[in-house]
Formats: sequence, structure tokens, C-alpha cells
Amino acid sequence: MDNFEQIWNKVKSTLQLTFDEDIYNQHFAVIDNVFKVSNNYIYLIAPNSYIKNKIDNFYLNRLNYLLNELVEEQYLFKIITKEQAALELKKETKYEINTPEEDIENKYKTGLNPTYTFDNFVVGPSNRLAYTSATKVADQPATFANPLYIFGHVGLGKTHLMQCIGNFALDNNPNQKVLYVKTDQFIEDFGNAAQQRSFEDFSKKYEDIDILLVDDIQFLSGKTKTQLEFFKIFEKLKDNNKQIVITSDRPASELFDIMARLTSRFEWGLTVDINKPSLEHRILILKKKLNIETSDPNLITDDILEYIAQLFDNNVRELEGALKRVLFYCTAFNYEFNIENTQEALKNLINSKKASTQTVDRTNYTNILDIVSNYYNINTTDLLSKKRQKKYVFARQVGMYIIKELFDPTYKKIGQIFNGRDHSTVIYSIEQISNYIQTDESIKNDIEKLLIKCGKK
Ligand SMILES: Nc1ncnc2c1ncn2[C@@H]1O[C@H](COP(=O)(O)OP(=O)(O)OP(=O)(O)O)[C@@H](O)[C@H]1O
Repeated sequence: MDNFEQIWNKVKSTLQLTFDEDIYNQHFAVIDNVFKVSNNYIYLIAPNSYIKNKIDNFYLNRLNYLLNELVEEQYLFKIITKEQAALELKKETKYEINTPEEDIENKYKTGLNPTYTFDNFVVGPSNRLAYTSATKVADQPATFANPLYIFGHVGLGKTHLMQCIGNFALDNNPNQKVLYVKTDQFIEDFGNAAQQRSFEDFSKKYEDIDILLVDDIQFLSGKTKTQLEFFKIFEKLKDNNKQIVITSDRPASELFDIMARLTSRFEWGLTVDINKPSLEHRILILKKKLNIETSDPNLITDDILEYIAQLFDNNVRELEGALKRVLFYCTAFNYEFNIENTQEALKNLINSKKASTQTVDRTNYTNILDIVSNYYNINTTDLLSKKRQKKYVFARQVGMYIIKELFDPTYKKIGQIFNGRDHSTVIYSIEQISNYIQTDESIKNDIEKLLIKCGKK
């Protein structure tokens, strides 16, 4: 809690710098402490419902924007009145007190983030099919497409769209049981259940469900037992006519080390992809985000939005991050929103982008790349390419592992050697190989041989 108090105090300090004294004193100075933190909401008590409504209507986005800058996890501020706080306390639940609004409480049990809605998802040519399919699934679960499989590169809106399905379906029918879960969480839950030899809670959580939303299914790779369990759950839900939605960074046919009976089932329903948005689409996304963050769509002019959209063309998360940075920089220091200040705010991001796209010196590693390619009977161009067939993906992961073992460069550097893969892909690849080494004797021997060929003393 102390931590949240500090965060609130920091937000308050920024508000004090940005707002007129009168506004600050009337709305924010009067809020002292954090009342409680529950279900990713940080509760603040307004002295009366007039102030509560005023903050809700005019300032809440700004507050949440500042909060976002300070904490990595998704938290939101929630303003309640003293009366509501008193009611909460009366419930006498020691550690977790229900929110006043039942529907919000319900949503948080589902793992859903209520800010992901169809309304704030900007539709364009790169995501129209995925969007339309998602709206249909949300409107009529288990009727239109089951499973719905959404794939695309990092940060292009898969999670957002998947969560829209859950939020919309729940709004339509609050009695439905919806569960959003990241694959990592599923793996962890299964591991815990297996360790405790008690599957009751696990089965209840995943089988007693109307809509199951599973994010980033590619992380099931190599986890045979967990895949088998997921297969059982999948079959059960399908048999009971329950909706399943899955996201992944690649088509089901290119999933690596996931059993064929699962990947083939992923293709039973409808598969849709999300691609990179065009410049016009990116500008529209920025406008929407601006509207959400500030309630003032004209705060930043179109030429500045276009400037940002030109710079960040790969990933909507980066694009959004850039906008937030500009907003924070200019509002926190009371600077004008112009190109110079935008450039200044984005200086570090631009520099790190430049660094990652500069041509890479592979000379030190060429030998290793050749040895690994030869060993797996592929050519080096394919090893460095984006081809997703298993033999290339596996050899690439081995290449990354060996370079890390022998030279220990940064993950970012390894990503650059392999044609600009991001550092999380590199980490994931190296972890995969480390896992194989522990579980598969023949892979372990291969890697040992390769390490020696590549110069391990
Ligand atoms: N079309 C869009 N309209 C509005 N916001 C979008 C859109 N596409 C992506 N975003 C925003 O971009 C950010 C990243 O999106 P999201 O987390 O859904 O990406 P993802 O594809 O699931 O990425 P990852 O593969 O890393 O999980 C989110 O804040 C999301 O709201």
C-alpha cells in the first residue's frame, strides 16, 4: 500500500504543476490517501459526489495516463465518495472488498481489462476481417466461428481484440462465464495443480466456462503434458458448445513443437490475421488514443500526429508509447505541442530505433552461422530469414543459443544478427533450447557437438 501512496503522491505533484491552483485545490488536494487497492483499481475517496463526478467526467483519463507512466502493470484509479467507502468497510471483508458495481467485480474475476472495447479499437484494412469476426463471435458465442484463431506480429492488437470479445459478451449477458488467460498463466496453473495433485480448482476454472480466451498460445511449445491438458479442455468446451478464442504470433500450421492434434483443431473454426496498419490507419489510431488520454482530440495537431505515425510503423504498442511520451513530456513541463518538443520527447526512442535498424556486423559470428546451417542441412540465408517452417525455426533457436553461450552478447545484439528479431524472441528461443537440453538427450548431444565445432574449449 505504501507504494501506492507514493504513486498517488507523485501523480498529485504532477497535477499540481499542470493545473491552475484553484482547480488543483478543489479537486485533487482534497484527496488524501489511497483507500484500498483491489482488482487493479486504486481507490481514492472524493469528499462528495460533486467532486467525484467532476473528476470522473473531466480528469480521470489524465489521472490514469499519469498513473500509466509510473506503473508497468495496468492499474486504474477509481474515485468513490466517503459514503461508498463506508459501505465498503461495513462489508468487513478483511483482505478483499468487493467493488460497489457488481459488473466491474464480475469482469475482474474474468481477467478482462474493461478498457479494451470495440469502441476504442480502430478498424482499417489490416484488421478489418479480424475485427468483424470478433464482433460476430462476441455477439453470438459458439455460433459463428469456434475456435476463433487470431494471429499476427507483436503489438498489433490481438489481445485488445480478444478482450473486446469478452467485454462485449459480458455486457450482452452478464451471467456468462468468461475467462481471459495468458498461456503462461495456464501453464502455471496446470503446474501448480499437478504439483499439488489436485485438479479440482483447475478444472473448475477452465472447464466451467462459457467463453475461454487464451492469449499467446505459441508459448505452449514444447510443453507436452500441458498441451495434453489443454487438448482435453478444448475438446470438452467444444463438445459443450462453448466458445474458444485463441491468439498467437503465427498461423497454427507454423506453431513449433505443439502436437498436431491441437494445431489441427485450432484450424477447425476461423483463422484471421492482423497485419501492420498503414500510415493513415496509424494516424487514426493516434487520434483515438489522444481522445482517450486527454478528452481533447485537438490537443496535438495532425502534422505532429503524422510525424509520430511516420516514425513508428511496426507496432501499435510502440506507436501508443510514443504518443504517451509526447503527452507526458509536454504536459508535465507545460511545453507547447510542436515538432521540436515532440522530437525532444522521442529522442531516446528514435535513437534506439535507429540503432536496431543499423546494418549489423555479423563477421564475428559468420562461422557459427555456417556451422549451424550445415549441421541442420539448411543454408545460412534461411537460417537468418523469417521462414517459419520447423526446421528453420529450430536451427535459428540453436544458433541464438550457441552465440549466447560462446560470446554472451546482449539479447538485442543477437536479435540484430538474426535480422532484427526483438529481444523477447531471442530470450524465448534460448529458453526453448535450454529446456530441450534438460529434457531431450539427443538434442543435448547435438548442442554439445555444435558447441565444440564452434570453438568451445
Ligand atoms: N486497431 C487498434 N486500435 C486501437 N488500439 C490498438 C489497435 N491495435 C493495437 N492497439 C493498441 O496497441 C497496444 C498493443 O496491443 P495488444 O496488446 O492487443 O497487441 P498484441 O498483438 O496482443 O501484442 P503481443 O503479441 O505482444 O501480445 C494496446 O494498447 C492496444 O490497445
